[in-house]
Amino acid sequence: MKLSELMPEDAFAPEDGAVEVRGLTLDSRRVEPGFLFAALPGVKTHGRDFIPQAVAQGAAVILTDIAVEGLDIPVLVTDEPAAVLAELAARFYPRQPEHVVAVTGTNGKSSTVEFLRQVWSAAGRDAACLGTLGVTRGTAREVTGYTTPDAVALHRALDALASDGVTHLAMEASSHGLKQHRMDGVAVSVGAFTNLTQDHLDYHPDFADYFVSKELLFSERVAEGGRAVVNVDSEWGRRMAETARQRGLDTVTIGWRGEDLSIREITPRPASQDVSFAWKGAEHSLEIPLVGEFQILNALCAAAIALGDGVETETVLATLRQLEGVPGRLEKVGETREAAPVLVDYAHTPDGLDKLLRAARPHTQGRVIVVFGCGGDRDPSKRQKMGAIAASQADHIIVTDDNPRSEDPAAIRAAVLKGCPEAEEIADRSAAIRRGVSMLGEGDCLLIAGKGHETGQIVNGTTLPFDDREEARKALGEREAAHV
Ligand SMILES: CC(=O)N[C@H]1[C@@H](OP(=O)(O)OP(=O)(O)OC[C@H]2O[C@@H](n3ccc(=O)[nH]c3=O)[C@H](O)[C@@H]2O)O[C@H](CO)[C@@H](O)[C@@H]1O[C@H](C)C(=O)N[C@@H](C)C(=O)N[C@H](CCC(=O)O)C(=O)O
Ligand SMILES: Nc1ncnc2c1ncn2[C@@H]1O[C@H](COP(=O)(O)OP(=O)(O)OP(=O)(O)O)[C@@H](O)[C@H]1O
Ligand SMILES: N[C@H](CCC[C@H](N)C(=O)O)C(=O)O
Repeated sequence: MKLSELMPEDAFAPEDGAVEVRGLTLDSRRVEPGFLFAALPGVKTHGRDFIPQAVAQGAAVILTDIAVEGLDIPVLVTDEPAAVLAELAARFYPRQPEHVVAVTGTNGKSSTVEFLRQVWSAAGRDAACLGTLGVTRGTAREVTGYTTPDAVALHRALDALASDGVTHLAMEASSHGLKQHRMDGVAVSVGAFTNLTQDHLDYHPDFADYFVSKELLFSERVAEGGRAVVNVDSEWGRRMAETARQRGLDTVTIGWRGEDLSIREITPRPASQDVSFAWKGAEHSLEIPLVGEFQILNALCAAAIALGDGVETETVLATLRQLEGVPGRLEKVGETREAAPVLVDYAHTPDGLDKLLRAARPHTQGRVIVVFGCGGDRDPSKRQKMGAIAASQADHIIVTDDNPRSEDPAAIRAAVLKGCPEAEEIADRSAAIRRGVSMLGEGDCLLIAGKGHETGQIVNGTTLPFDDREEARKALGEREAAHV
């Protein structure tokens, strides 16, 4: 594409309009001949430090926020280069699924988009979802490594999906993604909100900034005339709904306190839950084959979005009755010969861990045993809180490592243990899981929290292969072999 096709005429010198742009990137390491390199300010450094590398690799245009002298290629300077990059990406990759739903909130985004994909697919829509688990269409999954990919990767993915016939996309909107303009230029027809509790205070200076970043979905990203589906059980949700109403969005409220979708009752059964709710005044009762109240909240959020899209009530209810779980979210990986279950979950926030431990209790006659740790280079103020939550909800705790990244793993565990001084400490996650499995008695339940679907342990910049589900199955196998 020529520069003149990508940008308004006054954004570049007239003689530069004919420059051919062959690709876009914000990472100098990915520059190829003819690419536009967006040198963006970052948390650790500024992309302008890498302009020489980008030029050496053949960059044709630079987009940044401060004038750069001495280059013989066009340099476009703007106060908001990340936002401009996203607009360029939307022009470079012009196709998007016609109906894009974006889900935000601290917890429940991946589950909600996956459930929505299942409902749409059952209704015959060509549907996909995009988020922490990657891009999922049917049974195919492509990993992106982000909850909300960078603007170029995101617009490229949307274009590829639309070109491939996908009409309905449910995507996750992270606070990082919203604040960093990764989603600018996406025509979002529905925004949804699950909940807001503590997370990411390593990146956001305070909780208010975290809230305002999520609020951008409703204040800016959902298109004019679009819809908002908001869980209003928390004060934060009620504020989101207010923002959406002020924008003039068609605002649907859901949850225990929801006006449009009101939950009446959720009753746990051994491997499912009985759920009653009202949608626009009509009462419905059904059994959903998932455990954990939070999974029902996510499933009903997906249901409210689909019902608002015009999917038949019967199709929505029929899908909920056969809903498939999400990888690494309360995923049962096996059980002992005494039928004590082992479940892997992605709880990595205080609220997530609290909800997880509460979810296990009604299904457990004996002890709830939990193995977990906290991530390095992530909100350190979560650690002690998660320890304290485990201490108050679990019967036995094993504190271990979870992606220490650049931090000292022992210091992370020590911070967690401040909240649960009685816990066992086993640094090696594999050994911690084996210990948890070895302890299981009749009626007990083992929860392995924090890594869910992840397939690696990140230590000092290296990702070592590691999968909680495989480790748990191995440990269960060893336990059974020892019984023979
Ligand atoms: C905190 C955060 O959002 N970090 C993202 C951010 O990095 P940064 O601000 O630290 O960038 P930087 O290292 O200072 O570099 C500044 C600029 O120079 C560029 N650069 C850097 C080095 C180089 O050699 N060449 C180069 O061009 C970078 O691409 C960047 O544009 O911009 C980078 C480029 O897009 C991202 O890769 C990086 O994601 C890091 C790896 C990350 O871990 N992000 C996580 C926290 C994240 O984004 N998570 C959210 C939310 C998850 C959730 O809700 O649970 C997600 O949406 O995935
Ligand atoms: N509605 C909810 N309320 C509270 N906790 C939840 C809820 N839904 C999920 N969780 C917890 O959060 C974990 C992650 O769930 P999920 O992946 O759906 O959320 P997410 O917002 O996509 O998080 P991430 O972007 O980090 O993957 C679950 O394994 C569970 O422990
Ligand atoms: N998307 C979250 C996931 C955290 C999962 C946990 N395993 C960790 O590494 O802290 C993050 O990057 O903060």
